[in-house]
Amino acid sequence: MTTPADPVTTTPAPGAGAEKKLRARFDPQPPRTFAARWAAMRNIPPFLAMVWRASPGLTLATLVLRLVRALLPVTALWVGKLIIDEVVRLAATDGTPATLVEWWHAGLLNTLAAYVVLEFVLGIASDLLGRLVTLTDSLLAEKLTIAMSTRLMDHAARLDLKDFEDAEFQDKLDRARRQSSGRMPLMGQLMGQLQDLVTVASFAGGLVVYNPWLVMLLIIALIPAFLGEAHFNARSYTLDYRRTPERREIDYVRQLAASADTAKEVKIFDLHLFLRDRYLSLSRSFYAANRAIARQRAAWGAVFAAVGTIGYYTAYAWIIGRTLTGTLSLGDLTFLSGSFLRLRSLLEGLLLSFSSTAAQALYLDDLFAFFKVGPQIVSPPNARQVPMPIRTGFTFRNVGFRYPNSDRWAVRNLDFTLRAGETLALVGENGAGKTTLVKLLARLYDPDEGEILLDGVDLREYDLDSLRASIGVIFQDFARYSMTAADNIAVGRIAARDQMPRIEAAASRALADRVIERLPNGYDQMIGKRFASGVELSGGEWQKLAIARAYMRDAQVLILDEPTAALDARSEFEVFQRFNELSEGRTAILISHRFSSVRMADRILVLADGRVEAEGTHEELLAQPGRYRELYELQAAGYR
Ligand SMILES: Nc1ncnc2c1ncn2[C@@H]1O[C@H](COP(=O)(O)OP(=O)(O)OP(=O)(O)O)[C@@H](O)[C@H]1O
Repeated sequence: MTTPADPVTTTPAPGAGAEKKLRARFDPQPPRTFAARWAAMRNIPPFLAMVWRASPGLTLATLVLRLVRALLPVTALWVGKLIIDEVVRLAATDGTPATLVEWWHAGLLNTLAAYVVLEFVLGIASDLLGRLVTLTDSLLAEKLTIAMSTRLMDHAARLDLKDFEDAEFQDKLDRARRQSSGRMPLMGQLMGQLQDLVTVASFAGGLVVYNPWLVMLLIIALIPAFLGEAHFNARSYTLDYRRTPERREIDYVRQLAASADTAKEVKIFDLHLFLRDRYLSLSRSFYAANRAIARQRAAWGAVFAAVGTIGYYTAYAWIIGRTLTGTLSLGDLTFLSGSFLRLRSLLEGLLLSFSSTAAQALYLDDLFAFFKVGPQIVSPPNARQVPMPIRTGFTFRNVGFRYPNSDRWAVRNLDFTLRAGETLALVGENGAGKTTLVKLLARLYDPDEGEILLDGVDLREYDLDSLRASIGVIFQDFARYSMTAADNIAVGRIAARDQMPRIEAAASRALADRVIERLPNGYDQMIGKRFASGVELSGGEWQKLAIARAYMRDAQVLILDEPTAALDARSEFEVFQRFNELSEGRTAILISHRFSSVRMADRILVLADGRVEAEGTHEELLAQPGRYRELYELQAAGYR
């Protein structure tokens, strides 16, 4: 079959709305209004629920410990007041003995001694509780990090490949990833706030008994500082949010400049200074923006702190006046001024930490927003299982697909059948759409136009897990896992990780056994240079391991998407010959630029500009003028 190879069109696809939807799912706008920023506090209850789920026991322990600890300061201060009043009373008593020993024997010191012992016990208890709180908090934080990270990994695994190729999604993922480990201070902060609130209530209760206005004065004096902090926190967040793409670029450039993967090219091309300059220019603009906010925050912070100090000294003057006029005792003076001082710093800390909590809650928005993004490629309800064996095969009917955020059709008007049991080779120049076709077949993407049928039924009606289990694909950009040789093969069917004979058989089919024989620790050898004792492989050796993954699977449909490019001519020939033998009776696709391999297939599709330009056997295609013959002759000429 031949179709005219007209240029790929740039007309908008009917699926263009999908892109808009995709953007809407990611909502790249930070919350703008003050109210919207505070609305982020709604994230606190689900966050606390996550803390609770991470470890109910530790959460309960830290809450109880903090509650007890919260009441200690006011108790200690009150006991201090009692001690002073008792000392003043004793000092003013007439006819007391001359020495302390006589005081003691006369029983005059009993009350005072009891107070002092109590104060001592309270001091020890506070210290002990403080340490216990630190311990439970740190254990809880670790449990929470583990719980959040696994949830993040689980969720990411459910999402579509399309999502991972979208820059905005990557920003969101980046922010979410940072949140999963970066929000630990929030937990301690929330618990601390709860504790401080109880302490504040206890101090305020004491003060209210003497004069309610004292507490009001304090609160009013602290409000400007609170609003100021809230404002600057929100500005920092907005800056951070808007700059996620740049921050990712900074991270990327920093990694490029100092990573094992790129070290070779950085040296050969002398990229160091280029990367360093790029890093510096990006981080300088960050620094300038952060400095502007930090300076304003410091200046306004000083003004607001002064307001708070004025409030404090006004109240202090009142207390001193009342003591001089005799309305308050010396013990009262100590208790009130102590309460006042503590209350001021507590309230100040609390209000500031409330505003920082609101800021952190904004960051949580990112985490929860990420969790809300759902996959679009899913199994339908009552999904069908893939037939065993597949009877007729896969039929592409007028299939068109564009990658997200791209105007170009990667494939369009794609019409062909992959018959059950045949080996089909795909050939075509770079960018012709070969890999895209395979991704559509494995439902890594759904077509924007047309449909793909499996045994006459739309692929979307099948159970996704059953479909993926039926297909074994090795892509040209297969992953290189820094794991053992055995695990690098076992990833093809991770459930069979413990079945060594199966791993060895897969290795031998892919010619990987010869690679593994030469490794110092054989199948247990750590591969890659990332970890100690790792051994690096050549490009072709890596490919043999990757191909073995396909044989681990025992899938009905086998697809090799050019993973042999780095193999030497003999290895590639052997690999494909084995592939041909092993795919006997199975449905298989192989993509290669080498005609010596391609010619082994039962049928060959020639792709150009995202559509099928010609199809036939090697001999049939050579017999007619066209791209296949042209490419074949170009390659053959190269060998003459
Ligand atoms: N993830 C992607 N996002 C956007 N566009 C893509 C993506 N992958 C491929 N494309 C585009 O889709 C078109 C088809 O690419 P595809 O990878 O299917 O080609 P191919 O025939 O496999 O090429 P090659 O021989 O170089 O492997 C190309 O124009 C490419 O630029």
